[in-house]
Amino acid sequence: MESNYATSKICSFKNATKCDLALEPDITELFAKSQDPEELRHLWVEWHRAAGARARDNFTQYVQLDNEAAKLNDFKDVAEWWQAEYEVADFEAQLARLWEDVKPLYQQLHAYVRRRLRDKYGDQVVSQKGPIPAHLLGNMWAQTWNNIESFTRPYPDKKEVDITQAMQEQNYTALKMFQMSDEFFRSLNLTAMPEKFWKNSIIEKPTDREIVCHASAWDFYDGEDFRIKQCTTIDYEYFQTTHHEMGHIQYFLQYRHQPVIFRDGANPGFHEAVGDTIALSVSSPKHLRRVGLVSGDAEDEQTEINQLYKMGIDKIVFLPFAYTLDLFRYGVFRGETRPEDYNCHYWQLREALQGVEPPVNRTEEDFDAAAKYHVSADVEYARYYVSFIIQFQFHRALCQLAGEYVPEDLTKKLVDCDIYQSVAAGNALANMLKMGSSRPWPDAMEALTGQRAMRADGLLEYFRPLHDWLRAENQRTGEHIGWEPSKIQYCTSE
Ligand SMILES: O=C(CCC(O)(O)[C@H](Cc1ccccc1)NC(=O)c1ccccc1)N[C@@H](Cc1c[nH]c2ccccc12)C(=O)O
Ligand SMILES: [Zn+2]
Repeated sequence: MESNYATSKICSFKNATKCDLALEPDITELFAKSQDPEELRHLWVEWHRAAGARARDNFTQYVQLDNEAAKLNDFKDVAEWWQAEYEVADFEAQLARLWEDVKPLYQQLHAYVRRRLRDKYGDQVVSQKGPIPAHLLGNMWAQTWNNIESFTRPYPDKKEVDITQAMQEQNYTALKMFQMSDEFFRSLNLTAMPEKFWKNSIIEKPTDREIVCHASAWDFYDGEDFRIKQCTTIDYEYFQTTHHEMGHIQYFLQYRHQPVIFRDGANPGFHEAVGDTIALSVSSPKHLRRVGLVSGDAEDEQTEINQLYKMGIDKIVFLPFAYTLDLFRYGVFRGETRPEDYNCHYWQLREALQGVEPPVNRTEEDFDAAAKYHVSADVEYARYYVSFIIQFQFHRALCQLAGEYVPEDLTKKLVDCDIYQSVAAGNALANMLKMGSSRPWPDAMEALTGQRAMRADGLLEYFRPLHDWLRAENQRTGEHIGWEPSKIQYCTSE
């Protein structure tokens, strides 16, 4: 399945004889740039056929085999095996509670984006009250909506902050992105990338062979060999991904003195949150100005709403996507979802939680879940849902330590925080990372944030001004909040 995903190719919409388009970089770039619903639909359908439908039989077999492995490890099924990593009895209940906390904010953002897409594509393509067609959101899985920011942001007349364009104009290279990330970590008094890292990593897509392009970070458990493999392209998304992967490497470096058994994240979400927490500082206007990716100051209310919107279509919209992916797979591993219901249940969850619908009717010939890397590669996904919650708890604690955030002080707001060069913040982060998985994760969380539980309060505090703005704006335009059932057919049986 992983090899099928990594080598799948589809034909171009504009040139039916050009059939060598790979997901990275070709389809990803087309999907990010195209504003032609027909081309986007073509790319969506062809990719879901090649990487999704084609994996259905292997996936069905993998479920049986992986559940057998789970039982041999004294678990009921793979769902229980995956959840054991979080060491709390009510993990799924906690995920559900976190979703209830964030859902109102998501529904406001969803309603606003649906209106802006309807303004652009018309109400024959985007309905007033229904789910949003998934192929119009700038990302193959609609997991982050950054690529539609340019024509949906709240205040379009405010100066456009196009990081991708600035990076390309300044001739950024993959190596420069890695060196900048390494320098950020060193500015916090964290550990520099060792010499083997620079020698052994693969940071650009090779031209002589096919590799798994999906980014990954590797610990060779010898205390000196650590590597990243990614097919970097010069754009904002890979700027984020580079910090994400470097966060994994920094965690490896910080716990390399632990016994091997403890050289892991406090829980899988912690490992995913390190790089993204740093990236929250890097993507702040203050830091982007510091490194020359954004010019001018323009610190006014409208610019701040645009900035929070840009962060929100990355971080808020990701949560229902991540939640759906593993709610679906928990049901599959438990046998609640049979193979003949795979695609129907997948889309029922995506419509119910994310308020999106497929661009065309689906049948059980399709298997759209496997069109996402982690499903084809047997990688658990709840870790990212946890990460997108706790990274705001980490960010708030680090910002306070850096003197960058003072509650109730309007000159020290969370959205403006950049912990760059704060040794106090870096030392606190290092002390948590050094524990690895040697302590229960509530102890690690408490060491850095004073809290012992996952809570949405950090995220909700960060986005509060955006939430207020969205409620007022949706009220002003009389937007329907939430979505009515989809008219697309994707459950052939019932
Ligand atoms: O999948 C990734 C990055 C890949 C990974 O670094 O998480 C990688 C996935 C993987 C796991 C197992 C085998 C092969 C790939 N995880 C690691 O490399 C990793 C390293 C150490 C410990 C655990 C995982 N990001 C997610 C979503 C995401 C979270 N933060 C982001 C920031 C920018 C862009 C995307 C994301 C995605 O693309 O859907
Ligand atoms: Zn990761």
